[in-house]
Amino acid sequence: MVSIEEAQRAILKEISQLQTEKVSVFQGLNRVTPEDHIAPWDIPPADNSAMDGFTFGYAGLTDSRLNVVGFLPAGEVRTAPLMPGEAVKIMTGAPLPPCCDTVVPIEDVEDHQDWIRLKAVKAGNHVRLRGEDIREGEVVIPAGALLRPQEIGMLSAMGCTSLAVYRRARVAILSTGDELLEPGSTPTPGKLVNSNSYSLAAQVIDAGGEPVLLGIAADTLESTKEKILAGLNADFVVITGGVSVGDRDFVKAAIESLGGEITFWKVNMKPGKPLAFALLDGKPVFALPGNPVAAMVSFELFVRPSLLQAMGHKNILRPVVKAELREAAVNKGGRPHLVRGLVSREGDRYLVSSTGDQSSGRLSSLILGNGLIKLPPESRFAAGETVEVLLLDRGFEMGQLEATET
Ligand SMILES: Nc1nc2c(c(=O)[nH]1)N[C@H]1C(S)=C(S)[C@@H](COP(=O)(O)OP(=O)(O)OC[C@H]3O[C@@H](n4cnc5c(N)ncnc54)[C@H](O)[C@@H]3O)O[C@H]1N2
Ligand code: MOO
Repeated sequence: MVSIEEAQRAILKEISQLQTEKVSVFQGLNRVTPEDHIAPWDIPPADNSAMDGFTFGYAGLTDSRLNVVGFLPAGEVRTAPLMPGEAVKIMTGAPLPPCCDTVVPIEDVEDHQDWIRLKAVKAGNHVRLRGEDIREGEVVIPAGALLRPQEIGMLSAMGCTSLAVYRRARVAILSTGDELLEPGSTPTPGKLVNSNSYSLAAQVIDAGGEPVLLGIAADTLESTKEKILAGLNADFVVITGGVSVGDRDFVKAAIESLGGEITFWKVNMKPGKPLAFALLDGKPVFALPGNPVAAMVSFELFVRPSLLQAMGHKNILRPVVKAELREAAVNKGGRPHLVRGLVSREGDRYLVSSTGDQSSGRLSSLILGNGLIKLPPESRFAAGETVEVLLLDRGFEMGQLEATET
């Protein structure tokens, strides 16, 4: 049985980057670019006013009175130079006329329409210099960068309308089991509704991939093989259920009889132990356990980092923080236990409590939580002791506007 880290290493070693595709700048959001993006021009392109006010050459000031000889809104240019004693009314963003180097905001002058008196002035003030944001020729967004809204804005400012990004990973998802019905049906005795296909598809979308739902394979070798074959059009295959030691667990046999090579089976963890990873036709195949929590937790640990790596991301693992236990915790078992926990923050301390019953069939234990507490084998912690927690989302660190007293 391999450890979580050994399994992660063995899998990630096999995951190569997908090809790239050209998309509009907008569709690049949350994706990774394989290219350096170099500024084609200075930004801003010229010295310009940072305020609505009046501009002039500071060196030509002899007294606080200046004649206003023009008006310059943003979008227009004045090429005629100013003489000493002259000013131009200028709006924010307009380029400074020749011989001007200083702006005084409207609030700091007495305005007599065709002349002004300066109430306060400082040489060079309120001017944004050419190239102070970005210099022509500079690598502004390096290859491998994740494109956030600010990168989208900068690329647009650099005149870019389309760019190369790594392709989204297409992930075929297969549920297995004669007991499964698709959502929309009411369970009859012995049956239950397939939820794993949808939680896993949502995890794929959340990671930036594209799920391809293959439906449900019946508990036969033939049906399982047929469905897996259909999934090989995708970049990854994720199967759930049928990977344990039951008489009707056909997933491993199906992969092998299709010529796949199982790299490992079983990871030393709870939940998620009976997980297998294989390569079939060069495609990574993840056989995740069927229990709904085990399926989602093993996706988090093994599939999500793989998809991110394939899509060009450098940072592929969720953050791990140290948190104080709100109550005592114990792992009597011999495997590391990833306990679903609810993390909160008080000042600079993280606090965590278990979400209760940890049965891996209990999807509500994930709904109640936002992290996985890592309890080593045969360990015991008192309330207040520190444990490591893998954060599944950081929504708990966001805030609300405090209510006002009425
Ligand atoms: N003798 C042993 N039995 C089991 C072991 C073991 O080591 N020895 N491991 C247990 C563990 S841990 C897990 S996890 C499960 C995994 O088994 P499978 O991957 O073969 O999963 P199934 O038996 O097909 O299903 C388990 C459970 O999950 C429900 N399920 C399955 N698919 C779905 C789905 N798409 N949506 C919702 N629920 C699903 C299924 O009905 C079962 O209740 O094996 C243990 N047994
Ligand atoms: O994967 Mo099983 O659900 O470890 O409990």
